[in-house]
Amino acid sequence: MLLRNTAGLPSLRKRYISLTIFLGLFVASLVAFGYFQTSTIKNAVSKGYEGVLQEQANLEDVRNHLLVINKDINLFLLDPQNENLIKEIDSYTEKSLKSLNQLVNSQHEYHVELEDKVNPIIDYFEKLNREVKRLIEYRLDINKQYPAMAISANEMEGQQDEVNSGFELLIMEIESGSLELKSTELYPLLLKSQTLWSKTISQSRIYMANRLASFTTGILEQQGQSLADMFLVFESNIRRLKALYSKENSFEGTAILDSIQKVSEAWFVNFLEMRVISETGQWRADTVIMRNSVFPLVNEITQGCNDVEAIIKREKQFLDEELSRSDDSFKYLIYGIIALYLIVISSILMSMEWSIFKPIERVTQALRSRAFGMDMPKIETTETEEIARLIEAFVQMDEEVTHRQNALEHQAMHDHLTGLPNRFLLNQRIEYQLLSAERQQGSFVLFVMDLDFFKEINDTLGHASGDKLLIEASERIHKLIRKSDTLARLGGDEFSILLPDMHKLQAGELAEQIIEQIGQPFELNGEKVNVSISIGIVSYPDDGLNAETLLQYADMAMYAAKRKRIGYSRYDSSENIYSKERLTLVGDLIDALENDQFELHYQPQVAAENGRICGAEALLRWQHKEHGYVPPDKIIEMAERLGIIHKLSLYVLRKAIAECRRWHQLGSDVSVSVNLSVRDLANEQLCAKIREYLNEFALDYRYLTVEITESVMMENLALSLGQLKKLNKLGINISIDDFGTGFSSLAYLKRLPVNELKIDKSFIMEIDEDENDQQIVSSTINLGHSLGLKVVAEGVETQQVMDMIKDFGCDQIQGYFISKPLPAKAFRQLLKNASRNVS
Ligand SMILES: Nc1nc2c(ncn2[C@@H]2O[C@@H]3COP(=O)(O)O[C@H]4[C@@H](O)[C@H](n5cnc6c(=O)[nH]c(N)nc65)O[C@@H]4COP(=O)(O)O[C@H]3[C@H]2O)c(=O)[nH]1
Repeated sequence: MLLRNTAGLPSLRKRYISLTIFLGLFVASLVAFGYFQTSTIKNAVSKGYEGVLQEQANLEDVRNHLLVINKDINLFLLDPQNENLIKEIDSYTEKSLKSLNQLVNSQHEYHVELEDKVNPIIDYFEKLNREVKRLIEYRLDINKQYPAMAISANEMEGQQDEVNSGFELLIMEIESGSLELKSTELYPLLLKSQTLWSKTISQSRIYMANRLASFTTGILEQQGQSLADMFLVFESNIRRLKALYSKENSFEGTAILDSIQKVSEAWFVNFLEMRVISETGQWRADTVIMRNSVFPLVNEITQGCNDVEAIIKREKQFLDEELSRSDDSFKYLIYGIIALYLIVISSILMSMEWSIFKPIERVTQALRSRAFGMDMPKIETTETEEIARLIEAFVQMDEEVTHRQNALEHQAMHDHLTGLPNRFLLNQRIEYQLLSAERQQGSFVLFVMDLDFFKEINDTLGHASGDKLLIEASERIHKLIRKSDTLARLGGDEFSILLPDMHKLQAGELAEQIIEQIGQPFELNGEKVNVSISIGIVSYPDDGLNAETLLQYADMAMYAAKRKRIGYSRYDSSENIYSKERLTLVGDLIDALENDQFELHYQPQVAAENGRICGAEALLRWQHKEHGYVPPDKIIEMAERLGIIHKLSLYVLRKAIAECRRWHQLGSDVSVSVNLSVRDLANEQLCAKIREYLNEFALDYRYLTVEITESVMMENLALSLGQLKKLNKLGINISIDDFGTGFSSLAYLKRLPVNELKIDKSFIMEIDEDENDQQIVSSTINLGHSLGLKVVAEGVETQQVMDMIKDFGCDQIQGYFISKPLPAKAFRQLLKNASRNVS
């Protein structure tokens, strides 16, 4: 039994609800915290991203603007008159400065050290702006643009002219004859010097032209050097001329030469300066500005932009890292939650293992033991209230189920009315006996029994009386059997007894005892009722080797006993409708009917008052070529089963009517009785056919009597009644055959259209020895007469019986004492003899 301990046990459900709430809150707060943190960081990072993107855009603008400015400066150098370029440079410079100022003022959280890098760029841009303005100014002013040319134009041109004028004055003085030359060398030298000066000037112009034509500095240097050489020669010529003029009486010759020397030397200095400008890359001012200012500034700005870009990239990288850090944090938080969840789940599982699964496993094992029919082992539990309650419920259920199972098993195996084993249990016991008998080479006997006319008792006295009869009958039988025997109720009024270790031959004694005991009157509903029983007996192994066959054969034997009214009958394989012999009979029966192989024997009936033959019962005879005589009731049974009973009965009717007509032709006023099966009453053509035969053989209706067995008629009353009424209406006599074996009540008899009662021979044959039969027969005769019926006694075998029957007032007598059934010819002879005796 279960040991229960619920004191102070916490509820498992409450425990898990609390744990679930706690866990739920904890996990929810963790997730909320993680989500809040991550989203804050993500917001900031996304703002940072926006700022960084704006910075990138600004920087890109600056770069693009710088490219445009650079391009415009170059275009301007080629096309200085294009004012649009200047405007565009101004505009883009302004835009760049604006973008740069935006960069400086960028306020986002991740903005770092950008200011330090952007401010110099702004300075560079402002410087660049100034330099560009200067460039424009120089480019638009030719003198500033080309300084060498300015020297040439502004200084050297005048000096050249001055020198030329000097020479012209000196030559003119000589050629005008104002000066009488002492030296012959002077004038040619003067002319030569003038020419040399001209050449030098030309050379300087070629130099300038070459410079303008952008000749390489190598050529310029050669030309410059050549001009310098020429000027040295010129200088030496001037010095020689001065020496020569010092000896001449020239008015201004020496002074002019001094001037020429001085101006030419100044010219040469200018030339040298021009050379320096031309050959040292200072030829164009714009180039200088570009090289010295613009390009460096553009480079500085480009470099500055690169630096800024690097910072922005760093900012972006920082933001990426920040974002990834926040993602990582959230990821770790989720990992943490999962880990926590796993820990909690494992804890719950372990807890459930301890508090639920193990106790349930113990309960399961206990139930399994129970399922295998073992006792429920002790289940101790200290775990939880629910488990304790569960186990308690299981124990209760087990008790309930066991109780119900026992009841159901008993119900399933026993008959509820008598308490006897039922067919199912009987079958089990037969199976057991079969095994046991087979093992021990033993034998056993099986009875199948049926109370005769139980249905009628039930219908007449009511079901309560029927039940009482069944209970009492079963008790009477039970007292006669051994403890080892099994008395079972198969259903209705059918019983069976299994008799282990018994042979068929020994069983007769028990059957007789049962018949005798059941034959004792039963007290039902205040009335004494006589009941009989029919018993079929089979034995193992003689009659069958399995339960089904044995029961089936016992049943057949029982019906044979009932049919023959012999109380009990041992199974006879020749009566088995399914035996081989029986099957050949069935085939031959059909042939016999087709080929008119049946015969009718006629048993005379004599009038009790004078002993004259007044009728005869037609009885079917069939002599089988192999099996010999086949009893009529067996033929009828086979014909019924084969469905040819209608045909056979009409065959008998026609033959009997024809024979009766012959009797009449012989002068005997004798009627004929024909037995009809109950199934014939269902033949709709019966009346028409009888009428047809009677007409055919011109026999009056009153000479035909149809006999219908009482028990069969009673069992099928509804069916019988209509047909009997029709026959009766025709004027045909109707006789209740085997009267007394059925259970006709007076009330029924009144309703039936019958003319005759034929008392069954079982009451007649031993009437001289059995007072009971005497009483039955005498009261039946009285009853018949009181209903206006003719009463016939059959089975009269002796003189004593004959006398007794006559005394009781019976109308007609039939029996071996008068005559056995005779072939038609013999019967005719009997009739002839009888009429002869009378006459
Ligand atoms: N021990 C003894 N027996 C006597 C005596 N007097 C007559 N019997 C026998 O009792 C039976 C009387 O016929 P049942 O009661 O109608 O009983 C008949 C009847 O129910 C049935 N039967 C016979 N012929 C026909 C038939 O053509 N049609 C139908 N449906 N049934 C028939 O077969 C049953 C048996 O017929 P049977 O063997 O011919 O047996 C006949 C007859 O031979 C006697 O003094 N002592």
